[in-house]
Amino acid sequence: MLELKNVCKTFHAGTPDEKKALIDVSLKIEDGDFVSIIGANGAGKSTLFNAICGSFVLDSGSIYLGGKNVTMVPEHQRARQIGRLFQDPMRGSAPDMSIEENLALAAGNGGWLSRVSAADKKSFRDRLSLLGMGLEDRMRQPVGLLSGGQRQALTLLMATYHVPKVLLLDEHTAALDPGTAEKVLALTQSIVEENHITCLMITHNMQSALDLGNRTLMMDRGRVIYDVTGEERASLTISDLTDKFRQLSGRALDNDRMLLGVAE
Ligand SMILES: Nc1ncnc2c1ncn2[C@@H]1O[C@H](COP(=O)(O)OP(=O)(O)OP(=O)(O)O)[C@@H](O)[C@H]1O
Repeated sequence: MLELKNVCKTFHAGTPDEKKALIDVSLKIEDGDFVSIIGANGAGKSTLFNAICGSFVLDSGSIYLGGKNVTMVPEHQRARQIGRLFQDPMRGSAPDMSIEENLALAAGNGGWLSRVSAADKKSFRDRLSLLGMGLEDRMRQPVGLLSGGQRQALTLLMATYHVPKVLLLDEHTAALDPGTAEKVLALTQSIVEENHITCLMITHNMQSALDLGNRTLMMDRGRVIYDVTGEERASLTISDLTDKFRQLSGRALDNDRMLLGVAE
């Protein structure tokens, strides 16, 4: 479904600020894979997502989506096939538009309710009720009135309204309180599994990284240093992950939020 071949990206090349953000990254993500991604601060995790979305031109390497080489396809065209959620719940939906207008945007009706069929409206209501947040009874309210968790759940629904070729979750629960984060993660898991969505999720929560999905990648200094699936992954603990990091990178893990998560 998604393949990266020898992808390299250096920011500010040839200057004192030079930063090699992705170094020869090759990855093959199968259809229906749910991959969690962890790593040190500045490891290149968000840059990996930006590369997949086409936010910049690669220095070298290529990216295939659904078997098609999209390396030179501009970001706005790739966006139709890629769903993305960010840490900030305020991104991804339009605050001044109502819940149903936002869903009309996601459905491809340009946000125009006059273009939304009765069947689509019923589908909006049905999908909202699956979130278990009562949003199906607030469809005419502006999205700006929703809480962070409600807004992130709505954004998840919008990003998956038409099943994307790949769903990219960039620490999408990190700004939520622990209870809400758990709820949004559970929703994520059910939506991804029910729709058989190919998904990559960056998280600083090592337990979530192990609990969700079928594969975990660990990144450090622009490289994927550990890629684990199957029985080996099933038997891993958080402490195994921090040990692995030390062993493979030659230093201690420096992701403050990941370490805080361990201490909690
Ligand atoms: N547009 C950019 N211009 C210059 N440098 C950048 C740019 N984007 C990322 N970088 C640098 O590339 C490196 C990787 O950044 P990235 O945001 O991908 O890390 P990350 O793994 O997501 O980190 P974190 O967990 O801290 O969010 C960092 O050193 C960052 O400062």
